[in-house]
Amino acid sequence: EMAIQYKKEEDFPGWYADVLIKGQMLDYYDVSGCYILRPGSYTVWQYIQSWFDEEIKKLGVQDCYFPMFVSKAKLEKEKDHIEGFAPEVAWVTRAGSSELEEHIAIRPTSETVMYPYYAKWIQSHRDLPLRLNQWNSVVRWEFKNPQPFLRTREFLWQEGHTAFLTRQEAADEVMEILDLYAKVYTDLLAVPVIPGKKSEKEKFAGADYTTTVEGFIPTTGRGIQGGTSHHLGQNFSRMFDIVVENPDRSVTENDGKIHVYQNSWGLSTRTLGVMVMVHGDDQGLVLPPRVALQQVVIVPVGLSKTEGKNGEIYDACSKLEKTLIAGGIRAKADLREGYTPGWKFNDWEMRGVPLRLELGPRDIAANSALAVRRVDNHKAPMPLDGIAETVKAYLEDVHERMYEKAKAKYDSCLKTLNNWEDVVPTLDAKNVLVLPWCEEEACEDMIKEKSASQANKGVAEDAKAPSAGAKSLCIPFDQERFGPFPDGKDQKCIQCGKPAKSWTMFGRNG
Ligand SMILES: O=C(C[C@H]1NCCC[C@H]1O)Cn1cnc2c(c1=O)CCCC2
Ligand SMILES: [Mg+2]
Repeated sequence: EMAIQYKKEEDFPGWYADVLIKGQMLDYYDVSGCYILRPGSYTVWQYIQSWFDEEIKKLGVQDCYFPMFVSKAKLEKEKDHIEGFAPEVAWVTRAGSSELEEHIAIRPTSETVMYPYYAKWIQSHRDLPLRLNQWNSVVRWEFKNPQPFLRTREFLWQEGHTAFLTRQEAADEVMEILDLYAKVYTDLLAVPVIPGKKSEKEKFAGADYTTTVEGFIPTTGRGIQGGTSHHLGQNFSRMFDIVVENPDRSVTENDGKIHVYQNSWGLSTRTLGVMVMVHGDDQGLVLPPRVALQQVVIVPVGLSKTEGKNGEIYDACSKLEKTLIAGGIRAKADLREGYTPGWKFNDWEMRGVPLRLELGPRDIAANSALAVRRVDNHKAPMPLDGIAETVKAYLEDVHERMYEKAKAKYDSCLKTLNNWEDVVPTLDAKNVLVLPWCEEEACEDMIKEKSASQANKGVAEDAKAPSAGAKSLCIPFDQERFGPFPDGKDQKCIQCGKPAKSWTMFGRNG
């Protein structure tokens, strides 16, 4: 079948899988939870990688590579950090026909791999800051049903691990990195995100605090964690004994030693899933121009049936392709024989190419091409004179339109509430809640529990939605956007009635 067989709003999982396969983003693999990244998706990851890597290098971060294997002893170094996750760790137990004496874990993340070497390499405060990043893949043997890009047993990511002399330097870097994550989404993927802080309950257990960029999937009304930047305080430096002499020799506390202050930060191929889910439509992928493998496809039209009569049109298409490529545009003329223009339109629409230029005898005579915009199917003639510059500006406009469209949708689904009656209906209407919250975990738990039970009110036992409860997504840094608490006075926590500490986003989680 050539067309997308599912409607996005009717069968989202079916639509998502169909769009990824027919958009040639990935293919299935016989090991459950693993997928093949085809050029259409892998090149998006490469654009993210090259942009982000250039930015962190400006900050002084250096790339490196540690082994993917972790000894049992090393992995289990800090019980509490790992025990919650132990079921997800994959192990190598045999090589060929011989059983391994010591079972070896495959990294699920690299703290326990890297930090013993931080302890070894950091001797003096002059060795600080140490700021290393890895581009690699990690393995987490999750048992919840896999989802391409969003929950896979192996995924590509970058993991940054930095160490500083002072907490302030670390705190500053946490936010610098989070800002880069936000830009990956807004500037490369045209996806709006909200930066904020995770609650104590939702943060990474090994961190002092976790910051996040929260995305939103309108079709499900669910939030999605886009990337996290953690301040680890001295939690890991105490565990791994990463200490330096206090440069201030007069300080005797902690016998003049300082455990370094650390951060870790990660962004994964989950970015690709969010991009597809936010922008895709019932014709298939809609790719943001800045990361699209093909930005423009040129399709010859008005061809004569008899072979050999179309040389002039094909030549014009090839010439246009060369002109655009010379102008720095990723363009391709689709001169494949034996496929109708309509077939080609559909194929490139499924693959999400941002701009199609149709070129036929009438266009050539008018020295123009018909420009068809993928995001909204807008059509208009585009003069061939100066076309490379025209297309460049046009693609920038496409990016802005895609971002603004997604941002308007996200904003329209952020509902500021301060009375309980509206909570479940608003969640059921596929929105994210912005609630006044006292920041006590007990209330966070009650909000999740009550919103789950009421969402299942009157629902048959076997049909109850297990995850219908609203969990806290983040405490947005920008509190002002949600306005002063509604009645001007101190707003009450929606759950306990005590004074609220912040507006907090609560939602069902993707
Ligand atoms: O990975 C992190 C923390 C940190 N790791 C480095 C990148 C940033 C940040 O994600 C949290 N975490 C999540 N998931 C797992 C682990 C884990 O530590 C360890 C065991 C397997 C599953
Ligand atoms: Mg996990």
